[in-house]
This record gives sequence, structure tokens and C-alpha cells, in this order.
Amino acid sequence: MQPLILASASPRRQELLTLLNLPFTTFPTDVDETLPDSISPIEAVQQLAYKKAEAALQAHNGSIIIGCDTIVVHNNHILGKPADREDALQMLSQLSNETHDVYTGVCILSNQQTLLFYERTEVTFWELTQQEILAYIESGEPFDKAGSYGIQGKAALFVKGIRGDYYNVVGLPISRLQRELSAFANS
Ligand SMILES: Cc1cn([C@H]2C[C@H](O)[C@@H](COP(=O)(O)OP(=O)(O)OP(=O)(O)O)O2)c(=O)[nH]c1=O
Repeated sequence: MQPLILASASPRRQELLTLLNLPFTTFPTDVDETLPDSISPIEAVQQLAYKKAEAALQAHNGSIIIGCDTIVVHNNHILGKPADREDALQMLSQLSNETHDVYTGVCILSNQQTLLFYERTEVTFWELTQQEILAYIESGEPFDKAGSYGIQGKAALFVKGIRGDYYNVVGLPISRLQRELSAFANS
């Protein structure tokens, strides 16, 4: 197989990809993640995953690249990473006592082929008090995460229920990726 490269700075994605038992290296990209207002969540995550993979392929011709993007969607609003504490407070208050969707788009890209897919996971939060939200923001955990929370961290305590792949929420739908990657390598 051609060299495998994960186009990501996320340590969580890196850790999850090791589950496949395949040698890989990482190449973080710095693409502009601004989205047009009218874009759907499915288009948004796949478009950004493709952008990240494409940027990495330019630097690693001949490799197989994996690019990913994760967003939170509540009431048709796309929530990315919070800009500041105020933004995190607003997002977490919005998610309290509600169900939202987490979408991760994945792009597998080589010089010859492009494969795009996405996974959606439904997450329901308990009702959160202002005090709980402020303490969570104080922990610093929200700032590099879509929707201002990490299900794998202290925000585990916010989660009443989940439907779909847990690892998709963390940023990499690893079981689907394994299947898509072997289809990609065999086609
Ligand atoms: C909802 C949620 C998101 N996240 C993370 C996954 C992603 O890393 C991040 C969303 O930002 P992304 O832009 O998808 O990824 P990133 O900037 O961290 O890494 P890169 O672009 O280099 O691949 O939010 C969690 O870790 N836990 C969660 O529960």
C-alpha cells in the first residue's frame, strides 16, 4: 500500500487511527475553515475534509491521505469551535436539555481516487446549570472542540444518551473508516 497520512493536528484522531494497526504519519494542515451561510452540514464536513486532504496531498504526492472534519448541529445551526468563553457559554446553554447531531466528514484521497463519506451521531444532553457550564469552561476543555465540548472528557457527565458511533463524536468514525479504506485500497 502507498504511504498513509492523516491530515490532522488532532491527537484524538491520531490515537483512534492507531486502532487500524497500519503504519501512518500525520501532517497537520492549515486550511481556511470558513463556511458559506447556506451550506448543509453534510456538504460542510465533506468539503472541509476534502480541503484538508487536498492540502496534505500537495505536500505528499503518491500517498493515501485521510482528512476529517467534525461539526455540531443544533436546530439547523452549525456549531464549530468556540471563538471565546462567551461563545462557549452560548453554545453549551443552547445544547442544554436538547438533542443535537454531530457530523464527521472523512475524505480518503490519492492522486488517482477520491472517496468521501460522513457519519451522523445523535447526542442528548441533560439540563445543565449555569454553574456547571461555567465550571466546564474554566477547565479549558471546550476551546479546541466543535460545539464547545468533548464527550471523551469532563463533558461525559452532560450526556444523557447517544445514538450512533461514539467515535464519530470524538472526531473519527473509525469502524466505518476501516471498511471504506479497505474498499479504497482494493479498487
Ligand atoms: C463534539 C466533539 C468534538 N471534538 C473535537 C473533534 C475535532 O478535533 C474538533 C473539531 O475540529 P476539526 O476542525 O474537525 O478538527 P481539528 O481542528 O481538531 O483537527 P484537524 O483539522 O487538524 O484534523 O472537535 C471532540 O474531541 N469531542 C467531542 O465530543
